Amino acid sequence: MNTTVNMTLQDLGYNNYFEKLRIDNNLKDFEIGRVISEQKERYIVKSEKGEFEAEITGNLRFSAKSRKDFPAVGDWVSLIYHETDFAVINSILPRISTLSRQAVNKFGELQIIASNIDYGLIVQSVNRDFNINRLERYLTLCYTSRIEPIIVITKTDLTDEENLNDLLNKIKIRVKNVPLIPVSNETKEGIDKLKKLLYKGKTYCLLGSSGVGKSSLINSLIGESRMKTANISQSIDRGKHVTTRRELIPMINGAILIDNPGMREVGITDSSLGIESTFEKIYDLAQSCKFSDCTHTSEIGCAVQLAIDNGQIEKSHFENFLKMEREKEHYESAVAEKRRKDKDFGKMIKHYKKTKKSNNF
Ligand SMILES: Nc1nc2c(ncn2[C@@H]2O[C@H](COP(=O)(O)OP(=O)(O)OP(=O)(O)O)[C@@H](O)[C@H]2O)c(=O)[nH]1
Ligand SMILES: [Zn+2]
Repeated sequence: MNTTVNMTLQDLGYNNYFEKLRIDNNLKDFEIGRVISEQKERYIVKSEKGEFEAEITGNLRFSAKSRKDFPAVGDWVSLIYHETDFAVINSILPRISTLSRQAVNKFGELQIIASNIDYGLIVQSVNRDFNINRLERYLTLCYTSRIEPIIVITKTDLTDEENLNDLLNKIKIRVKNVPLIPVSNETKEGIDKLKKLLYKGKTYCLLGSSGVGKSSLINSLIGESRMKTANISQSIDRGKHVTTRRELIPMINGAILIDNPGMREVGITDSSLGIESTFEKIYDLAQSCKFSDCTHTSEIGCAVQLAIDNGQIEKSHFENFLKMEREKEHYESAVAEKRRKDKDFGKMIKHYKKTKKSNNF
């Protein structure tokens, strides 16, 4: 057990909502902790008593139907303490949001990368990485995951004011109702504005391609808690040292950041749903199309095409919408196919058992 950093559950993001879940799920007699890192089914859980290495109960493992039934970083779990530095995870509280991706080599099956995230900082830099289509993909991923997006544009020191305003306007035309914060990790310009969006007890994650400045941004945002983070003593894995890094990082204002390797690899190919929120304008317009099954490509009386023609929406916005819709359909049919196969397999097993019985093997 680690006593160097004493945090309350609230410091870790716990609130009345989760407390109610705990009571509703008959977990009053258990300790509660939050998973702060995961590596091959070994977890580090933090509770008011410190940090614990943890494993899941056999029961939890046997009842798990897929990857998503295993704990993920960010999960609130009920615990039984076994030794001073070891605990067993008894159950997972229902998640308020999940960031998932396609499980490796298992098309149609999801793997949860992190859970219970409130805000997603979508990071793009002013230079090479800047790409509005990609930005819309990350937005879609956030909406799908029930994570509230905040757009952060980094490296503003590498451009001039005119270019920056140009770029910000491009975003504003296509993206509505999402905070948009330009920052520089070099000059620290804009960082204070971003800090104002860090709320106590809320959990954040960073989304963005490699090299856009996510690590630098973390350094800009952990402030004084940086020392504390670095000082967390290594936990001891029943005799051997584990050097698992903590993936739940305290930031300034009492906000919490989840930054795990899996998240950094979240391909933007994974966003499948949530398109409605990102492309709300198109959905709204589509209500006025002459045909209810309008594909907005060549039909007469298409309100979407009309809006493109008169400049009300950008053609590139619409094209991105079509592309993401196609991906969504592709993904959904893969999931349906997997379900059908699983069902067939189930039937086969059932049939086999039945024949076995009737034949008295
Ligand atoms: N000029 C300038 N350079 C920056 C800024 N932010 C980050 N950089 C530089 O950009 C490079 C990449 O930054 P990182 O913070 O490592 O990027 P990252 O997104 O964490 O990258 P991954 O770890 O690969 O995901 C580094 O050389 C940083 O020094 C900025 O605001 N201005
Ligand atoms: Zn139409």
